[in-house]
Amino acid sequence: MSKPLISRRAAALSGSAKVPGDKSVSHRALMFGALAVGESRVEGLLEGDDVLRTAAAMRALGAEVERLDDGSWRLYGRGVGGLKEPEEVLDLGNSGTGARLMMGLVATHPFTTVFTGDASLRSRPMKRVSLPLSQMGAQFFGRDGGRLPMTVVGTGNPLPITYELPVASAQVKSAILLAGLNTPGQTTVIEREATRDHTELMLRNFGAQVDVEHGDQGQRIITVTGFPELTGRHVIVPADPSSAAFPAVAAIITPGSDIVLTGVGMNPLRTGLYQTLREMGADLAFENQREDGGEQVADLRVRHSALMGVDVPAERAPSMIDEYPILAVAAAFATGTTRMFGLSELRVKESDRFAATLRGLLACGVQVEEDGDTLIVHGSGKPPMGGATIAVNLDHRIAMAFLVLGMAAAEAVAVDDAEAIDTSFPGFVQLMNGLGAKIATTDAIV
Ligand SMILES: O=C(O)C1=C[C@@H](OP(=O)(O)O)[C@@H](O)[C@H](O)C1
Ligand SMILES: C=C(OP(=O)(O)O)C(=O)O
Repeated sequence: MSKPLISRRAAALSGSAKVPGDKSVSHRALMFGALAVGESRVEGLLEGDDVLRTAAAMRALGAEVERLDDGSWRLYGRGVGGLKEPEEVLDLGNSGTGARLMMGLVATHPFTTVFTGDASLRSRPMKRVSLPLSQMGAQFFGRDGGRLPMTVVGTGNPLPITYELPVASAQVKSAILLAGLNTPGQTTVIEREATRDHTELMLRNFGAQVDVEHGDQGQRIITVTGFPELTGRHVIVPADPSSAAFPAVAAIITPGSDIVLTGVGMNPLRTGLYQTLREMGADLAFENQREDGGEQVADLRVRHSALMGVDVPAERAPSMIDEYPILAVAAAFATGTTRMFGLSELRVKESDRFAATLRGLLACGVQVEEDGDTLIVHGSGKPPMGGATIAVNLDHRIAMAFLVLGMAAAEAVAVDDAEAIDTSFPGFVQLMNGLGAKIATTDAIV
């Protein structure tokens, strides 16, 4: 059963809200807790479908994982190298992060794991992880040259590798580093462009040796030393900056708005969208900046603002890779042209986000162009027409981006199936409506 939603023009947004916990940090907290000796506690875990599937998978791999009455999560891990063969197929749902990081985890355990996922995940490329992990000794048997369902036969005699990432991907980096935990010696990943470093930060916090050096061309050279003793930790998950992006842009484009989003993670490798919005002229303030559980956080005050088109350089893409659909929506309300360079990775997300963003904006009356991996949005300075129904194709970020567009477009915007929003942002509709949005269920096709 699909779940269509419609977003009608809203009046000024106001109030304060906390978006759910960071998805990247939540996956890692569960995985590292499952590898650590002793008890880990996780506060603020994202209870979205992607992360709940990681929790179930950690149980299937032998860890004790439990939600306590106060909403925190408690884990008792198995120790590095101590995971057990799962008796059932691991179904990671819609989650690329879950699937790819877990392939790294099991690659250096001497047992067999079968992975699957929903239609979106089954279409996504896995060779980017199976290739380096095969070099470490694991075997991969996937459909159609490397897609799920996929069987991973882990190795009991792993070899450490040094691997230069061919694409900027924190998932690939993390998969290799996690495989390196149960591998003798030193496993090294070299990245030309820095990607989110939650794995490095949190692994260190759990007791692993993770060294980061910089190469002469600015590369990051990350080395993990095998067989660390990881011990249980208390993790506080910050609010997800990728989720905060939706109410933030909603406030920027909706006249008269003034909202605060509390406790948002401000890891500098995640904040490219906010830098870009500021360059466009958005009134954004980072208030009450502090450190919470090892990650930087701030309260984000966002007011309605007139935006100007800008160029967004390719180098910035890793720090805002999930935010391009919502940035493109902001650009549709700007005056002038916004050019977003280096978006090839958008084509292999939950859906082809490059195509979905382009098609959706065109359907809403926005002038938009494609030039190779560059997406070009021409803003007229006036609200776009809207008045379209957007096909979500199991992509939460496409659903949320176009519902935000509907809040300030001339006519309402609908999405054909909003179910996928629960993968990363459970409670999205309630939170947005609490700030003043008018998002409702509908049968109507706009
Ligand atoms: O490591 C992570 O937690 C993530 C990395 C990114 O994917 P890539 O590694 O494919 O760029 C991002 O798109 C995803 O939402 C989460
Ligand atoms: C790309 C995303 O997630 P994943 O790769 O984990 O499915 C996302 O959340 O936008």
